Amino acid sequence: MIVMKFGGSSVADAACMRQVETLVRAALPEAPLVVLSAMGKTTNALFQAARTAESGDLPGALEVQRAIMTAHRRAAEELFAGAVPESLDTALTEHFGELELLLRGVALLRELSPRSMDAIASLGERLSTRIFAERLGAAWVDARTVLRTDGAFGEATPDPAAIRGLAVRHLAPQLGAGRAVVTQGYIGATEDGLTTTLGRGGSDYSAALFGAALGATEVQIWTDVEGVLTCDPRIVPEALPIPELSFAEAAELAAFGAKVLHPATIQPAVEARIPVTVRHTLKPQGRFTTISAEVRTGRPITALASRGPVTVLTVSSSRMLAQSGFLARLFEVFGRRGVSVDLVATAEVSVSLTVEADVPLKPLLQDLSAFATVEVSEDRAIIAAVGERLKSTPGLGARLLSALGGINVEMISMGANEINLSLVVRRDQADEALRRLHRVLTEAA
Ligand SMILES: Nc1ncnc2c1ncn2[C@@H]1O[C@H](COP(=O)(O)OP(=O)(O)O)[C@@H](O)[C@H]1O
Ligand SMILES: N[C@@H](CC(=O)OP(=O)(O)O)C(=O)O
Repeated sequence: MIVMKFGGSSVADAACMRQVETLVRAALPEAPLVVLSAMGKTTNALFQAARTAESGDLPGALEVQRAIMTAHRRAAEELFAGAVPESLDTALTEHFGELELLLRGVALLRELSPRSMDAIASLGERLSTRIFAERLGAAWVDARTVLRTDGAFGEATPDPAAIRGLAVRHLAPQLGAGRAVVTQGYIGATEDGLTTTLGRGGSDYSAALFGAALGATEVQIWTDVEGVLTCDPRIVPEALPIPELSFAEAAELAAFGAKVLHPATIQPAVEARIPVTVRHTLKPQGRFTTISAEVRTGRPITALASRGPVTVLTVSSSRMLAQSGFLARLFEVFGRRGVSVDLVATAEVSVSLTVEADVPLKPLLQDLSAFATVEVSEDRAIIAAVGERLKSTPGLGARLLSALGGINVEMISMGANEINLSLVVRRDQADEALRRLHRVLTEAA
């Protein structure tokens, strides 16, 4: 069997869904499990409705709910030429009613817990899959019966062993050559049946988890670009599709901001040795990327990605602590405060490191002040150059740095796996830095 995941842009309206239908029908011999995201920007709209309700503005929240309803009803009407089957009509009405109840509850209490937010957010995927499954005449499976997670609402952690068991029970019997099964990305449930989500963009992750649980021969991520490109095309329009990526390269790119893949996607696929392909829904015959364990070396720099804003902390030992003692105390503070560190560069008496911009700094700085002085630089961005051949290409670092010319590089770090060279620059210079580095990427053979 294969997994075919279609992102929000691929199911944005009736015309898009027709194209998805064509692709799925063509793949029926491969026994596809179709994993869908919410239509277009529905998840954003659901978040907006929930936050509006939380502020006490129920009419405002219900207005957003009506806009969501209209978009889904219109798509259904168009797909069924005005004759929406009664079963679908009933399902949609039930879902809209559930959304309204949830929003009324939030508005009444003026309280929006992550748990309520997940219940509300789950409606996007539940609606899109209802419409599509009906159109395809395929089985519809509620992902919450299979995708078991912990109770960390908003960013739940899946339980692969439980998912395997549940997939064998609820999904496998329905899968087979000649028919498709439709389910949702992004959503799951706890053992007690409470709805959870895997975090924004989490449908890719769902697809990989289902693929691993069912032993898929391929996980296909269908989106609006011809695969993973050498850089974010919104920043570097001349970015090129990458035919082949290693699992390690893909994981680095996703972690460092390449939005096309959810960072966690690769993990279940790596463990199960399942190739992941990234393809363009509107150009199925076009180019695409295959991500697999096998590395066929291409350019020295495979791709660039950037992530920001981040904050750089330069921590200097205020006492004559032995360096080993200093590092131990330093990381103990980050561990205790639950702050994860992305990049680290060490000198004899100081360490520079980056943390997410939204990390509360006050408690951290207070703890560090016991044995160190800290300089804080906010509004920075990490730029990552990723490639399996980085380490074996002499002079590449020098070429990258000289291409940056007047852009000040405040930190440099080579990842331990030696396939990621990361630089920190001011955030307002990050896009220009990417454009200049991309020239080096295309020139370097
Ligand atoms: N390196 C990259 N390669 C391809 N796309 C990228 C890259 N970096 C960022 N993107 C952006 O990711 C988008 C696809 O991801 P996303 O919007 O989440 O799609 P979907 O709705 O299909 O899940 C592309 O339209 C592109 O703008
Ligand atoms: N709908 C969810 C999950 C997701 O993965 O969406 P997309 O495939 O459109 O990035 C979100 O918007 O976060």
